[in-house]
Amino acid sequence: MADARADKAFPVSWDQFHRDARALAWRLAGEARATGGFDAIVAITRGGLVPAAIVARELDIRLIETVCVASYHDYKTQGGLQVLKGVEERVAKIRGGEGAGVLIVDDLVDTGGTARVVRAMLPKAHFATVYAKPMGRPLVDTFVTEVSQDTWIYFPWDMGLSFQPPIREGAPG
Ligand SMILES: O=P(O)(O)OC[C@H]1O[C@H](OP(=O)(O)OP(=O)(O)O)[C@H](O)[C@@H]1O
Ligand SMILES: Nc1nc2[nH]cnc2c(=O)[nH]1
Ligand SMILES: [Mg+2]
Repeated sequence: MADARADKAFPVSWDQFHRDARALAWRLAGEARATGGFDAIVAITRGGLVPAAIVARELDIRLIETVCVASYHDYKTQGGLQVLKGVEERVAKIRGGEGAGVLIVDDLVDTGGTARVVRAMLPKAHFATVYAKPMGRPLVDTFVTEVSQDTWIYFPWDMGLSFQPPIREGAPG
C-alpha cells in the first residue's frame, strides 16, 4: 500500500540488500544471454541508484543513465508523481530506440505508478527491481522478492542504529 495503511514492516540491512541485488544480477545475466545483452542501464533515482551500481558491476555495464522521478514526498505518503529529468537522447537511440537493449533498474515497485511512467518513455526496455508488491508486479520483467501490498520496505540508507528497549519493558501486563 502506498500510504499510511502500509502497517507491516520489512527492514532490509545493507548485507541483505547487497545479496538481493546480486540475486537480481544473476537473473539478469540469464536474461542478457537469452536476449543479446544490455548496452546501458537507466537507474530511476534515487532508490534505483543503489541496485543499479551493484547490477552494473556484476554485468560489466559501463553506460549508466538516470531518469529522475519523485512520487513519495513524505514517508509512506504518495504525492503527485513528478518527472524531474527524462531519458538522455543517446540512450533513447540505442539499437534503434524505444529502449531496446536498455535495462531499467529501480529498488522496488509499489503501486506501479513510477514504473508505468518510465516504461512509457522506453517501451522496449527490460524493467528490473529488487522488490515488488502485487499492484506493481505486472509492470516488472525481473524482480527478486515479493512482499505484500500492506508492507513498507525500510531500506538501509533510510535507517540508522538505535537503542532497543528490552522486550520485557514493552510486554503487556
Ligand atoms: O510503484 P510506486 O508506487 O510508484 O512506488 C515505487 C517508487 O517509490 C519510491 O521512490 P520515491 O518516489 O519515494 O523516491 P526515491 O526513489 O527518491 O526515494 C521507490 O524508489 C520507487 O521508485
Ligand atoms: N522505502 C520505501 N519506499 C517506497 N515507495 C513506495 N513504496 C515504498 C516502500 O515500501 N518503501
Ligand atoms: Mg524511487
